[in-house]
Amino acid sequence: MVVAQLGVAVLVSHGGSNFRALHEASLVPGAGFAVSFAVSNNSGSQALAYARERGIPSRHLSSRTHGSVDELDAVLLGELTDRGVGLVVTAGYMKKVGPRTLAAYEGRIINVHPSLLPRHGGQGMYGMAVHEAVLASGDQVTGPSVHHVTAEYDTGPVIARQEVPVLPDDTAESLAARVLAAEHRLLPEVVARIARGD
Ligand SMILES: Nc1nc2c(c(=O)[nH]1)N[C@@H](CN(C=O)c1ccc(C(=O)N[C@@H](CCC(=O)O)C(=O)O)cc1)CN2
Ligand SMILES: NCC(=O)N[C@@H]1O[C@H](COP(=O)([O-])[O-])[C@@H](O)[C@H]1O
Repeated sequence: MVVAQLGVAVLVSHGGSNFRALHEASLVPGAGFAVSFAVSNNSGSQALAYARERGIPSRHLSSRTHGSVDELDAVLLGELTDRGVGLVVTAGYMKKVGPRTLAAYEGRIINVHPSLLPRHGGQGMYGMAVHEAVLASGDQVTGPSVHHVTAEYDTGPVIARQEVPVLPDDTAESLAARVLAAEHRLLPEVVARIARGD
């Protein structure tokens, strides 16, 4: 019996290590999902290069390809629906997902954020800024969160979190590396659970 696989689209801006981790997890027999489409707002992103190398359909969609965020939103939604995407994952995607896509994929767009939401989220909270904020706050624990994507940055219901320690000699870079390694475990676990219907 052929079991339908969940088609997953990943939106990425830069390195794409979470995208790679998700793709690798999808190749495990019985994963239940396939990374079927990649979108980046950065034509030079390593994520798009990886997608091309692995034969994953991909597209550069940004303010350079489309004049308005509204048009970008409509084009992205068209691509997702034409490809039968069942779940959208933003992973290191630095732009806001627009209202059309949010409405059509309500409950089916998730994001990985590098802190224990609701702490250290929101506008401006991306990349190293998040880890710098954690260190500045004196938090003894941090870690990634996977949450539903809603209109405002990082305010959607949290699906899962993974705590990692903040060590006394941590720098933002050492903390980022520890959190990123936890993301590479957490995000594929959450997507596999969604694919199973858990
Ligand atoms: N509608 C939504 N879109 C996105 C969400 C979300 O929760 N709702 N999450 C982000 C990912 N993210 C944190 O996990 C995030 C990304 C970027 C920013 C941010 O402040 N961006 C800057 C622009 C940065 C740039 O252009 O490089 C900004 O908007 O001023 C905050 C949080 C993915 N999309
Ligand atoms: N608020 C958004 C944000 O900061 N996202 C973070 O960007 C990094 C992307 O790495 P990757 O491109 O190697 O997956 C990840 O740490 C992700 O949590």
